[in-house]
Amino acid sequence: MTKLSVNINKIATLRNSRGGNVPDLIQVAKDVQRFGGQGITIHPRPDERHIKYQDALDLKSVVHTEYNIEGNPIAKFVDLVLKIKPTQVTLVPDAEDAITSNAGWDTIKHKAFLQEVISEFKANGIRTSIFVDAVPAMIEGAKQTGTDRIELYTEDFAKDYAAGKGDASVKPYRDCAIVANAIDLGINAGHDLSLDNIKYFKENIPGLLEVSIGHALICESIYMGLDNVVNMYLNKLK
Ligand SMILES: CC(=O)[C@@H](O)[C@H](O)COP(=O)(O)O
Ligand SMILES: NCC(=O)COP(=O)(O)O
Repeated sequence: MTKLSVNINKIATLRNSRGGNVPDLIQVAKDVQRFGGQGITIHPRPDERHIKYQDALDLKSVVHTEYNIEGNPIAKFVDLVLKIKPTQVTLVPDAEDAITSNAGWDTIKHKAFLQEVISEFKANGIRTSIFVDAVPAMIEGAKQTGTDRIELYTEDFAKDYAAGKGDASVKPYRDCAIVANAIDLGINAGHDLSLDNIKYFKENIPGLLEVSIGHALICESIYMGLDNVVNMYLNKLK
């Protein structure tokens, strides 16, 4: 089974655009779970342009499914995650000024650093995942860091699938999933997944445990409603 974790960054972006509390991020997190969402993902960035550090703390008591916090493990982020102790932390090597995540870890170059932060999170009972490109050497490198899972960075898949490339769009990801399964690394995936591409991705990735989806899911909900859209994803992930 593949779990759906809904990334609510975009709800915070909309709220922040007016400075008040509409839409109410906490209520949306409650509603996503009531509608069947199996997790909540947030990706607080150092400039707090969408999720604020206080949001991350406030969500702790309302997320009764899986709470996944993503981000670059700078000191401020590590402190926040250790304070909250979510279900999972996903480490993403994004620059402070990145518009959105745009690369996976070089798990070979940053092995020692990743080993250090991952061991601290795991010692605190937090499952770890690291964001990686679909490159087999990076999956093997991830195993050496001690992480529980990887998150496959799916932007290239989404672009290639939309361009009609069919099997070529998913093949690098399937190859990496086969490697990950063989070395007992759990597999998550995310970035630019949508109602258009999720079923094809899921069907082609053996052992896909979880997807985190935000941008497309919130955009689709403008037309079709959040409850409806969450359930459309759940059907496609069965
Ligand atoms: C790691 C990943 O792909 C997502 O967390 C994405 O980075 C969402 O972040 P933004 O909402 O800031 O684009
Ligand atoms: N980890 C990926 C994520 O949380 C959502 O990415 P996107 O759907 O907003 O591209």
